[in-house]
Amino acid sequence: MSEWRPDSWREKPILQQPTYKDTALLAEVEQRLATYPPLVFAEETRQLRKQLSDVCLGEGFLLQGGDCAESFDEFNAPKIRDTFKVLLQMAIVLTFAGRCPVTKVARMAGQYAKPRSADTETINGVTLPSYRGDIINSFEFTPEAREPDPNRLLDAYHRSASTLNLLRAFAQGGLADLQQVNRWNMAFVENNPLKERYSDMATRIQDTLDFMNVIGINASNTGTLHETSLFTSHEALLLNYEQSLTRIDTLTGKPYDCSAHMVWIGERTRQLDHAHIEFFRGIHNPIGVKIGPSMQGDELIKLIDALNPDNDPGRLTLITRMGADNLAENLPALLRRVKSEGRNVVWSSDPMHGNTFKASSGYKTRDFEAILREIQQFFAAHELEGTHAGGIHLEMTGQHVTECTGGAYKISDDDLAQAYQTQCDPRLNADQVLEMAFLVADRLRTHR
Ligand SMILES: O=C[C@H](O)[C@H](O)COP(=O)(O)O
Ligand SMILES: C=C(OP(=O)(O)O)C(=O)O
Repeated sequence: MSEWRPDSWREKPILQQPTYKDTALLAEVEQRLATYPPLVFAEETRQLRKQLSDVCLGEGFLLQGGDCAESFDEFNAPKIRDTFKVLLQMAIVLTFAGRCPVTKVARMAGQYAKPRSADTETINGVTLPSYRGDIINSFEFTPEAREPDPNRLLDAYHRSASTLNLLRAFAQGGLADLQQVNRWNMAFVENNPLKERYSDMATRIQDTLDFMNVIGINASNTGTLHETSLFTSHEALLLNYEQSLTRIDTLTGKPYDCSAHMVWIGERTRQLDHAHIEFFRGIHNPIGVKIGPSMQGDELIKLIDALNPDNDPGRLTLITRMGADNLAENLPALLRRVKSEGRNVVWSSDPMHGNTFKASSGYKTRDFEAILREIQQFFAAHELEGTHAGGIHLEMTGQHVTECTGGAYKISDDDLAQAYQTQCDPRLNADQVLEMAFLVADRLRTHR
């Protein structure tokens, strides 16, 4: 195999990249980024890798979630806070039910680049380049807005840095207090139309926290009740950005992509001989790769070996996104093959990307029931094959949007227009995602 360098990916074919008009400016921006401070510290990514290694061995669960695409316009503290809160609310429920630690990884602080099915979009007879995420171009439908702009790489870096700063403050500064988090869950349950279904678990968590408090275990003397750890992640689609943020770790002398703790390769860019695999094989972060319904056993083993040649547990997470109607047919054979060949991977379920459709109202949406069905089938397949259903990966927000149909509030096709705010794919809203956590928790309890 040829020697890896941070820029060796440039010698390989690459898909889903923008075409910049001003290549001199692009080169200047890349050079500038390469001099900026890293966004994360390599040691933190090793802590995540250790936690994922526990997940791989069946001793933990990965909760990964956040925006489909973060937005420059919607860049504000309440939005960051609300997604953070909901992730914590989900984590406490999953931890309690699964009786195992939950590793929280946000799709935040860098989730700015989007692969698209089509290069162009046509509205009222006008055809323009597709929107590819705010790190590349702007959502607005004008020729100027849709032109890829290298300066956006710098904007994305600065916004990621501010987001990460606030997340760290929330995680360490008291917002993650477990009593507080469960009080939010009690309020969610109290107001939910399916209150009867969810209140038992929230009450039992509250009783446990109250009992611990009575015997003297509380936030004032136990750090873990007061603070949390939250890692960041995004799809590392723009390899020039990722290369510019790759640093040699002073402690180990190894290269790390310091744009996030974890990065993943999307379903559209995971070709074995292409640039993304080349870049990812050399960085030492924990990494993910999306696995769609067309994946076959031989190809999967080659992919695993290219990305995790040392077979380290915790290095590689396979994020399956098969679609609720395909999973039962496709996943079990892959689980069997990977298990029989002794490859160590974390299996996580993305129940969003295989279940997208266009509603009669014209909106791109996903139905709560299909999302839940894919997760249920994911657990069932793992139970059948004796492997560990290691996590879930959700496109979600802490806001009260109406982008996915269904759930306890029965969002219908006609309701989608009320608060359809996503710039790309439909996300579960705050109520839907908490409901999902309670339902997954039931499954996790029986899985354990
Ligand atoms: O989030 C994933 C992809 O970027 C998204 O599903 C692509 O959407 P499109 O099919 O509308 O291009
Ligand atoms: C693009 C994404 O997913 P996929 O690669 O699975 O389509 C995503 O998770 O944002």
